[in-house]
Amino acid sequence: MKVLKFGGTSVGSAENIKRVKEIVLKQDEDVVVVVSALGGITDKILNAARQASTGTQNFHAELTEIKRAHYDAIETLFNGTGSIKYIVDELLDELEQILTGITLVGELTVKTLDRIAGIGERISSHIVAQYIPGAVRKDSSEFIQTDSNFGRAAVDFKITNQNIQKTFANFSGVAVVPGFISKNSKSEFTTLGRGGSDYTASIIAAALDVSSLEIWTDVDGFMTADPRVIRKAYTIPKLTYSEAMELSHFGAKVIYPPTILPVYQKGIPIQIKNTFKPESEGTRIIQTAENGKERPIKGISSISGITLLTLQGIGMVGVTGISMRLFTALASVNVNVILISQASSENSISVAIDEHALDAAELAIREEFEKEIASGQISKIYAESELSIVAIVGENMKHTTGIAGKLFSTIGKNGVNVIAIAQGASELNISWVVESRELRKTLNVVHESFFLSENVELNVFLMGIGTVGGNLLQQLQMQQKKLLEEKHLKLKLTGVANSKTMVFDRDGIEISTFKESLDNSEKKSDLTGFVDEMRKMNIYNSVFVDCTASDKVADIYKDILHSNISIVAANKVAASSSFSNYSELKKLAKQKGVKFLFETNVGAGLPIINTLNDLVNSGDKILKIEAVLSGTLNYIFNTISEKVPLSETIKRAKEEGYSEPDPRIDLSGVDVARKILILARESGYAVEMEDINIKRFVPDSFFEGSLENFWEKIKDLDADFETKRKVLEKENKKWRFVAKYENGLAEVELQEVSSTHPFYDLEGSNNLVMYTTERYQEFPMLIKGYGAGASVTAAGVFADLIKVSNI
Ligand SMILES: NC(=O)C1=CN([C@@H]2O[C@H](COP(=O)(O)OP(=O)(O)OC[C@H]3O[C@@H](n4cnc5c(N)ncnc54)[C@H](OP(=O)(O)O)[C@@H]3O)[C@@H](O)[C@H]2O)C=CC1
Ligand SMILES: N[C@@H](CC=O)C(=O)O
Repeated sequence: MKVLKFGGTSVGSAENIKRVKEIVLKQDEDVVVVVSALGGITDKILNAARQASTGTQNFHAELTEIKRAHYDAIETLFNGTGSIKYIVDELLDELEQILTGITLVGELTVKTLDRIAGIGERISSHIVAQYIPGAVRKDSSEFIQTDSNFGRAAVDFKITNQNIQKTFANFSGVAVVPGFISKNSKSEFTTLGRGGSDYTASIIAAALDVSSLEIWTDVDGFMTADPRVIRKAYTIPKLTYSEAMELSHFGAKVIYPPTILPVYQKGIPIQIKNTFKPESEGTRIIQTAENGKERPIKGISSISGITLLTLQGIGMVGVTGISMRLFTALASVNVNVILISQASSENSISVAIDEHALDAAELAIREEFEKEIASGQISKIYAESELSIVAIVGENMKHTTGIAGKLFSTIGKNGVNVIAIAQGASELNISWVVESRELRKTLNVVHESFFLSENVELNVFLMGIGTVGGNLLQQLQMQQKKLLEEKHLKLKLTGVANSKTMVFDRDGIEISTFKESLDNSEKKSDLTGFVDEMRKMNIYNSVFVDCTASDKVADIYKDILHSNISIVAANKVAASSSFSNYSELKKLAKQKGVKFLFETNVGAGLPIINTLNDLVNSGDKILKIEAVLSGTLNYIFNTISEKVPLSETIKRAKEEGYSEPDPRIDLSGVDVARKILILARESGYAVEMEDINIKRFVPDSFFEGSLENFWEKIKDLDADFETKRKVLEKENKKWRFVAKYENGLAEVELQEVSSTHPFYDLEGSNNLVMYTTERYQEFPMLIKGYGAGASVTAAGVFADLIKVSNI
């Protein structure tokens, strides 16, 4: 024999009751079918009763709906014919009479409430019993006997078990039973608490020692997390009773927690099944974790609307009985303690309770500890609200070290503050309290790291889709599949903007069509809005990529880092801003456990900053840096000829993607000054931009006015440069724009180098850096290669992204 329980949604309409019939008739053994009231009916009955208790006739609106739901169902299922109509009428009349009675006395007792609360189950069980051919109805209120604790009565198992065994002795076929209802020894109606139909089923299953208890509901089973929050949550195929109990207690509303105990004691498996997807496997709840190789964590659940009440005072240290008095005080006002956290110093004790219970709880505690508060032994009683409890549950945690370490380091790295922690010695559950606004992120982070850990996900928010940003997206698109397959890194473009519009999608923006998405977007580009969107999405492992040249974008870095989002910058403005800002950004990133990377700020894709960091971190000291750091200028001086004048070389550098969006930044030496400044800083020297001696080779007047003016005016220099170039050529020399840092002095200037100079042969847009260090003195370290250009720079940004992902 089996017990099948169908919840309110499963019997919520005539259509659904037809499904129930199909499921029941497919069973190949005798079954007891326990049914809830039609979906929403119990709530309506309770509402109607509350309205009646105000002494008005307002309950009639609810009553009409209750009647309509039942009449609609029987009309469809029985074509409005048969004895069912009389039975339903009779029960609905009973309900109406009691509601009228409540109106007259203007009072609603828990006893009266229990008298009517189960009418929905009484009606639904009649409907289902009549609809399933051959089924008989058996009334659970006739065999489940309880005490008189109306609203949540305690079962007298001795009498109940005997009654059930007697009722079902020699029974075969299909019995339909109303859930939730029971009676006390005086034959007065009682109820088993909301969700009590599951409990009814479990009580019957245990009394009859059946082969299994099936709970048919509207979800596939226990999920690894709440699927409304975690889209990738999936059904857990197997749980132990203890795991199911913990998950239910911490918010997974799949099964009414008391249900587990009766069947657990008999070792009867519980199968959770979806009435609307009977083919789904569901969740099987059994005695022990059968396979030690299962994941240590089975599920994550959470409860919101939590207040943490803390009792604090040095007078509590070493004093026995404080906890006992605290919990007794809370119990005296029926406050349920959901989580307890106490420091071993005993200086404080915190309890998590439902936020609605705060006033009652605080009053009870203040009364209980009145003397200690007056004497100062207890210095503070305070409440923190708008909190949530999150719990990870799994029996195998106790066999696995490092779970708590991994858990809290993952949460911390993603910027979520843990307010209180509790772990029972059974190691079945680790629970912690966070602010409710951090709940979604917490669940995502934990789910990702414990359930989907085969893949690391990196959420990319890209600002700037020009030469560098556009190329980066092409590279991301090309590498996405390979990185996922080979490195288990899932790169997702979650936000993108140019100066006009922006687009966000937490599921990932399709890279091949990002331009269309931006063109069609109604979201105007706005820096504060961009940061807000990133924050609002509240997703873990996020990185902001700056491929603009904008100082305004650099100004939002602090906000971004404060939100625990890493930054990868091709933009050099922040790293070359004031030393205090540069240091603060680096410090902030460290504090927040995120990264602030800007390798491409110097030498594009060349490993110039990383190498410098490695040298310094391994104890070397940078004595001198000499370098050619401008791809644009090197290209210009390698391209200029009798046929290609200066103005044309600048134009070509821009077209080749070497120059800054505004090439005057290159021509003025500012770009190179920024780079040597960054290198000096990364070498450990506190240098400011003003400390750098920039010797311009183009007169200042050429940098005044608009960019259009510049393009016009620059031609005036062509003749002069050609004259100088001819002289240079004759002397077999070349122009190189050189940056140097030594002994606290930095300068950038145009030099004429002879053929013996290491910079002489530097081709195209190449860069060359020479580090003279304590270890590399006689023969400095050289790094050479393309120093500008879309693809190499984008590749450098990409490499920084990979570093952020820590794969
Ligand atoms: N080119 C190279 O070789 C190297 C470049 N870099 C750096 O890379 C950065 C990008 O250069 P590059 O790609 O050539 O520049 P582009 O001018 O080609 O692209 C700049 C992008 O930034 C966008 N943008 C500008 N301001 C804003 C804003 N306020 N909000 C949102 N988006 C904005 C622009 O949008 P819109 O198109 O709408 O104007 C554009 O998409 C620069 O900082 C440069 O120094 C670093 C190393 C090498
Ligand atoms: N404009 C820069 C680009 C790289 O930083 C250059 O020309 O070097």
